[in-house]
Amino acid sequence: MSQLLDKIFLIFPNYCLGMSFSQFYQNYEFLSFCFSSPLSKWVCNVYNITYQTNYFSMSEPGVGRFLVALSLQGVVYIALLFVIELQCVHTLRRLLTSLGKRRKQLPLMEDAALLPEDRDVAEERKRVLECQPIIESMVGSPLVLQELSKVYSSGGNILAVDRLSLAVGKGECFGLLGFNGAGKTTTFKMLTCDESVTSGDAYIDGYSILRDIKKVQQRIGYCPQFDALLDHMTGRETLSMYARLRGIPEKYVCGCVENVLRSLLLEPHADKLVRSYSGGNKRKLSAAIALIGGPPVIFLDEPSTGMDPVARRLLWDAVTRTRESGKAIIITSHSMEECEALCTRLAVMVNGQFKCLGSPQHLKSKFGSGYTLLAKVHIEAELEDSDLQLFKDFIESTFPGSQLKDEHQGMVHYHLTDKTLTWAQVFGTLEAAKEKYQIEDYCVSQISLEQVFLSFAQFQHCTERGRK
Ligand SMILES: Nc1ncnc2c1ncn2[C@@H]1O[C@H](COP(=O)(O)OP(=O)(O)OP(=O)(O)O)[C@@H](O)[C@H]1O
Repeated sequence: MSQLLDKIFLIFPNYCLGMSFSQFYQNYEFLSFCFSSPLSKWVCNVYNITYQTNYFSMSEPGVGRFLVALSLQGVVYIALLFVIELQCVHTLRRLLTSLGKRRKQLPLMEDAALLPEDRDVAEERKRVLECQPIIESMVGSPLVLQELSKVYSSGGNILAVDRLSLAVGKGECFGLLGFNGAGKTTTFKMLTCDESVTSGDAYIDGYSILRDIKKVQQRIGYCPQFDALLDHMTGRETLSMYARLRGIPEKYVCGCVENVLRSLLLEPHADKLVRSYSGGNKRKLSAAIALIGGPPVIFLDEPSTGMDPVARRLLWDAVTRTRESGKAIIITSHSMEECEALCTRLAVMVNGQFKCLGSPQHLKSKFGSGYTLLAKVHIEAELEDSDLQLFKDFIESTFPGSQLKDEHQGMVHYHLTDKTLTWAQVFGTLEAAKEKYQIEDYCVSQISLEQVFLSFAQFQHCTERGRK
């Protein structure tokens, strides 16, 4: 048994090293003893004590076989290190699994392809499919997605991202809006090479996320949805480390870190351990990591979640400055206010597909025609219903097609759908009716981005089953 284990353990470097020292010393002691006197030589013969005059002999207690094993291990383990570092196994596994899965996944994507597509989304797709990503990156679009798709196979096939095509230019902040589970984080994970791609490709600064993973990772800043920070480092140490990883020359690291700390109001916490940070401060640090060193493409996954209003505005300023310096930024957020403040273009994602795409103003004009009217009518306690009913009849007859969205304690919320109405007509009518219907206060505004977003809610529920 011990002889068998001795052979098996030869694959462990620490065993070989330990045994080499032990056997070498043992052999030295036996040699010294057996050659010390005729009596000791006789004892060695009687008790069959084996020793080797050549310390490096392959037989026991020579250390030759351990040295040979150690040399072989050196070659094998270095080869293994290269295989791991170059992600050969990952690539091989991806190739094998994609071959196996493709047959199952294609029908799922073909079914989804039957749905009609928004004109702006179709135009973007056409533009992207006709372009050469490498040339496109030189002329000003550091991020190009070409028919990027992801199907999760665990727990049944789920089409999480469905053939996204998009080009994001330098100095552009692109917003990915979507309901929970729409596929935003999966898109980010594929673009940062954290998740495998089922089909399609994406290019960052002209490098493919499938073939040039290392080059892609050198060119991106990523603020993940859940903070991935090292608890035992301070904020300043963390930022210095990322600054060095991004290749900032040593003499500029300190200044660069100070700037980011100051811009996000993290200075008072800079020398505290990350594990003692509050949730909001951890978020600030994650966003700071993504922004430091100004990589050409920056991904921010719900960066302002948990931040107080002051911190949120500081983050917006930092993101805007970074965008204006010519970087491409992709952001996801559930705050419409944030999207309006930051995004030059945005898309609403439903079940892995873009349902609309364009600037915030374009989307509001396209999907939110008409006006929002909020009015507060003074009502007497006993005449509550009749007072309000008179006002509602007036609105519905004056602005045909108006839709009552909400009604509460004399407060009414209408969507005036008539596209031909002008601001002057709406204000004129309400001013004239103010006294007659005892309107205490009213507000007329353009349709908000939130209302545009909500108008896609029906698609999310209709097609949820179709994803599986
Ligand atoms: N590892 C996984 N295995 C299987 N399915 C997954 C996995 N990760 C995500 N999904 C599924 O993929 C779909 C998209 O998920 P994703 O996390 O990308 O959505 P999201 O838009 O980022 O949502 P949220 O706004 O809640 O962050 C969901 O249906 C989700 O259940």
